Amino acid sequence: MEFPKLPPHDGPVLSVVDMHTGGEPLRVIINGYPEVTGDTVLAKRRYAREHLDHLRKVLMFEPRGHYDMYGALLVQSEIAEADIGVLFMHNEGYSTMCGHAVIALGRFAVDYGLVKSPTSPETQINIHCPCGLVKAFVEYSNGKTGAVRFHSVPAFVFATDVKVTVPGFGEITVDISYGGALYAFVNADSFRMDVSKSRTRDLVDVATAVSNAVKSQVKLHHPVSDDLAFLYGTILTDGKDAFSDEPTANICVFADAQVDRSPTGSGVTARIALQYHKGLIQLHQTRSFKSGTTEALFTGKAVQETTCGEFKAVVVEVAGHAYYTGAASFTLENSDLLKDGFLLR
Ligand SMILES: O=C(O)[C@H]1NCC[C@@H]1O
Repeated sequence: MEFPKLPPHDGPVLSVVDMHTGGEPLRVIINGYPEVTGDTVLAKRRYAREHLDHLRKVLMFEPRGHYDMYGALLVQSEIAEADIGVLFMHNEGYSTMCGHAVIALGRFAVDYGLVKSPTSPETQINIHCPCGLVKAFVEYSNGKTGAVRFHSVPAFVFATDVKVTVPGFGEITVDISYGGALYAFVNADSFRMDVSKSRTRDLVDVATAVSNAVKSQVKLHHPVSDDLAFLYGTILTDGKDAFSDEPTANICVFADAQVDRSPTGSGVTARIALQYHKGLIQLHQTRSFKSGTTEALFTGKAVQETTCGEFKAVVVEVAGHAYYTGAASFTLENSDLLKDGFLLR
C-alpha cells in the first residue's frame, strides 16, 4: 500500500512539520494555506485574523490540535534583509513574537533548504516576525543543525510597580515589560504559590486573573505600532531576579489561558530587559531560565543597549534547543460536524 495514502476528504490538504522547543509545540505549516495578502508582515497578520481564521482553528484546535497548540505560517517579508517572514498562531489568535518558535524555525529553515548556503559552525537566518526582524544563529556542522540563539527586537520596560486589583487577591504589584510582546511579571509568592511546585491549573487561574486585571486597568502603548500594544500574557516567576549562576524559574500563561511549556523566549527577553533596567544583570552576563512546567532551560543575556521610541531598551540574546516530532497532512470532510475544530477547557 502506498503510504501515507490520503483518506477521503473535501477541500485543501494542510501539510505540517511538528516540532517542540522545551516541550512547547510548534506546528510549522508547509502547504495548503491560501496566499496571505498585505504589504507588511503586520498587515498579513491582520489579513489572517480577518480572512483565514477558520484555518487556524482547523490546525490548532481539536481534533487535530489541542488547547495549548502553537503554529507558525511562513509568509513573504517586505524587508530585504529577511530570509523568511512568519505569522504565529495560538488558541486565541496571532501573536507578535515567539521565541520558542524562532528557535525551532531556525533549525527548520536550514534543514528544509530555506537558506541557500548554510555555513559552519553557525548559519544566520533573519526571521521577520510581526514585531520586527529577529536574527537567529543556528549551529550547523557536518550537515546537522543544533542549538539556536537569536537576537530579538529591542526589549524595554513599559512600567514597574504597577498596582492592579485582582479579584480574590486584592491589590497586586506587577512589572510590565516588552520582548516582542508585552507581559506582566509577578512573583508567584504574591499568591503564596510556587512556579515549579504548585498545580499548573492553579497557576493558570492566577496568571489569567492578573492578565485580565492589567488589560482592564492599564493603558498600554507601543512606540512602533498599535498592533503591538496589547498584553499577551502574565509570567509568574520565582522572584530570583538578582544575577546568579542558578537558573530562575517562570511560567508563562498567554493568549486564552494557554500555558507555555518552554521558558518562553519572548518572556525571557522581556524579563532580562526588566532585570537590566533594575540593575540586577549586566551586559553579557548569561542567565539560565527554567520552565516551571517541564524544567526545560533557555539561556539569555543582554548584549547591547539601544532604544525603542522613547524607551531605553536592550537587545537580548536567547538560546535553546528544538526537536522534530513528526510530519502530517491534515484533511477534513464536509459532513463532519466537528470539522472546523473545537476546544475543551
Ligand atoms: O517562546 C515564546 O516566546 C512563546 N512561546 C509561547 C508563548 C510565546 O509566544
